[in-house]
Amino acid sequence: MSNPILALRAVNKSFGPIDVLHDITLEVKAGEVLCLLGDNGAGKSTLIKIMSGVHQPSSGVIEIDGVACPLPSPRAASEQGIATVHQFGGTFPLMSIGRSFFVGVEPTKGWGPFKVYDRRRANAIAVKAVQEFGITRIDDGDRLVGGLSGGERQSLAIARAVHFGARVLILDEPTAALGVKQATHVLRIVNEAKRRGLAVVFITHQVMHAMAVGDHFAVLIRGAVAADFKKGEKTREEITDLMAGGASMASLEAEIESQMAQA
Ligand SMILES: Nc1ncnc2c1ncn2[C@@H]1O[C@H](COP(=O)(O)OP(=O)(O)OP(=O)(O)O)[C@@H](O)[C@H]1O
Repeated sequence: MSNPILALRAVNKSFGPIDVLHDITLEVKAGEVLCLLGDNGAGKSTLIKIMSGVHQPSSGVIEIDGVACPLPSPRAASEQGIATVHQFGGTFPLMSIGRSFFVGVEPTKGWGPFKVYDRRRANAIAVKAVQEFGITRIDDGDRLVGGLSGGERQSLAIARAVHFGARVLILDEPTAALGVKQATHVLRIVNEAKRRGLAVVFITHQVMHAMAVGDHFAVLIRGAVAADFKKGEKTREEITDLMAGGASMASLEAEIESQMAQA
């Protein structure tokens, strides 16, 4: 078995008197998708921010490749190959696909003061990277990012992270705002990233999406890991119940149905 690329050991986080995360221990390996499930306010965003260097744990250890490795800034996380993709892809609507792919690291041509942004090269590399992820509809790097669908934007952001050497991909609710077809595209890309050996942390509150790609699941309730299990160990109903904090959603549904029948 491979060792985890990224691990959290007994991580706690408080903001002043407010304890948000309690004793979180989690790990994610190369070629594995860890799904982090939790309802609103469970602490998912705070956990992502710790893994991406935005927040520091109040106590506990972050390990990379088995070695304690504090992440004092987002830059430090990025240098360790940790890339975070947010819900809307974090791309720039008024930029072209090529430009947004290379923002900050634009390829240039020419020499010294005569260096100019190499649009053609940027476009070709960006389009190739996205197409290799199976999004063949993107074939023109001059198109504006704002004209892409939500799923395509996510795909572009993921392809970009992988192109620039990410080893750990943190996906923050990548399918939350998408329709079924678009979400399927994004889930395919998550599978492709996994096939390429990335460690993926997939944050969601959509159980079906998690079950489609997850190898390993952690359910967060009020800042603590309430359950930690592997693919196939729990049914969809069990996971939904866990996320609802143990209240049986199935019996709640039955109750609502009978009330509606009486009305
Ligand atoms: N900077 C902060 N100061 C104080 N409390 C905070 C801070 N950030 C988050 N919290 C609290 O921590 C708890 C968890 O918040 P967090 O945003 O991590 O949850 P979440 O699971 O991402 O929720 P959602 O799905 O709604 O985004 C909430 O009760 C929130 O109010």
